[in-house]
Amino acid sequence: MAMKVALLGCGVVGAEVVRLINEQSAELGARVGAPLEIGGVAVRRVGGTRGTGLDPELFTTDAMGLVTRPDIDLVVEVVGGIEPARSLILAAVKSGKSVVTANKALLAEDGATILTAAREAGVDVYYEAAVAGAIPLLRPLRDSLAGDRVNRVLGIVNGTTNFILDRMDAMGAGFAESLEEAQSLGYAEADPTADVEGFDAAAKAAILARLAFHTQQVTAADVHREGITEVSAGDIASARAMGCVVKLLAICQRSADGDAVGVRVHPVMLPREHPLANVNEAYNAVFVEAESAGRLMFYGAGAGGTPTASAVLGDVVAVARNRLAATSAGEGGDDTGMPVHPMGKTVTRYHIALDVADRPGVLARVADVFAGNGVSIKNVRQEGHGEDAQLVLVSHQAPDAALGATVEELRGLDMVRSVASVMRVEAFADQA
Ligand SMILES: NC(=O)c1ccc[n+]([C@@H]2O[C@H](COP(=O)([O-])OP(=O)(O)OC[C@H]3O[C@@H](n4cnc5c(N)ncnc54)[C@H](O)[C@@H]3O)[C@@H](O)[C@H]2O)c1
Ligand SMILES: N[C@@H](CCO)C(=O)O
Ligand code: NA
Repeated sequence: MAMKVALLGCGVVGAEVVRLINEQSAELGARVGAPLEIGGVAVRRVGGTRGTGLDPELFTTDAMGLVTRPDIDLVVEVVGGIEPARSLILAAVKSGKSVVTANKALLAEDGATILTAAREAGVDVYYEAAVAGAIPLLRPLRDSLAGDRVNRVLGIVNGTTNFILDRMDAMGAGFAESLEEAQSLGYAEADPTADVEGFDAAAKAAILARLAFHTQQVTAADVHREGITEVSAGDIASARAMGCVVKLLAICQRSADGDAVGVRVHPVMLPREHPLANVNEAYNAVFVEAESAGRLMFYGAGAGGTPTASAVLGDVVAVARNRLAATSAGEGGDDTGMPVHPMGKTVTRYHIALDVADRPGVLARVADVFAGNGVSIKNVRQEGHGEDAQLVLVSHQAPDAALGATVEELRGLDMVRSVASVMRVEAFADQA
């Protein structure tokens, strides 16, 4: 008996899913153990076959009718957004179908509801394509690392922002022109705010935190988020002077007492010897630090129709196999309830460049402000002199709230003409 797949959405990713199923149908059938067949495609408007070569009769605007049709075994959701995707996935699950989705926004906002419904119905919801596109990452975190204790996940999970920062660093390009280039190459969202303000990366960070730390308590709204719109050529130059590169990272980190997870997205200065510093253009990479496995890195294409469809099809084969074996992953049943650690208490490290008046006592006064906030200075250097002097300080690790308060107090000093650059610095976990 064939496994019948219902496809919801036939856009960039959906059209590639159809093409790959058509092209590889014999191999996919052999891998699943039963032929894989497209039973229907839900679209917004019928008419034509969108170049898929499918029978026009397979297209319908009745997505709800399609997902609940008795002959459908698996549903692939590549519509995106919260509604109607959520209602369609829940209806599919409640009628006993397994689901594959690429929908990071939905999984980040309401993953717990969806996974609970899937467990109750004894079906699967797989979503490898939702984070870092083609890169096998979520199932390795969920399955291969199930025997380990993850301490930290650092990821470049948005291709558009990585492309922009890389262009600014490598070619001295400006922000606006780099964004335009990313848009013309098709990496950016239609409204690039989701990329450059970090919303896309924050959704992915929430999903990563849930899987890596076995907690259903993290949603996109819990993620501390700063985008890259404030990153200046001065920041990039400051990073370069320190042997660093600026990257937008999604960071999920176990708190010092081990009882909570901090989840954040913001630009960081990263030493050029860190493997993530060499992830250029629109590539994605996720660096995992686990107790027994040590350091792992997952690298590849994070976006694009064909790479994303590869991840979708991998999930289709996996859920189809489970279905034939009358089993399911039961994901999310391991909820430890681990809460999100507030950003202010998260331990970070700052790089601060101050335009100052070059006269006796300035450094002492600046050092006083650090000391008064309980922040220790790792190193300090002066660039230029006279009216053009700049003090560049790097702190030791401290609670983020104390570092933020230090910057605010420095801003108020009359010998500080301006705060030229403030950015958090990340390194390997054991390099405080
Ligand atoms: N494109 C990528 O590189 C990429 C990478 C990773 C994940 N994703 C995710 O994959 C999903 C799809 O992305 P995409 O790039 O293919 O988007 P897209 O906009 O190209 O395709 C979505 C399609 O769904 C259709 N649609 C909208 N509402 C519908 C409805 N109610 N019923 C049926 N069809 C409907 C739209 O007309 C459109 O053709 C999103 O969740 C996205 O976040 C995309
Ligand atoms: N706009 C996203 C697409 C993939 O999720 C990016 O730039 O990574
Ligand atoms: Na992936």
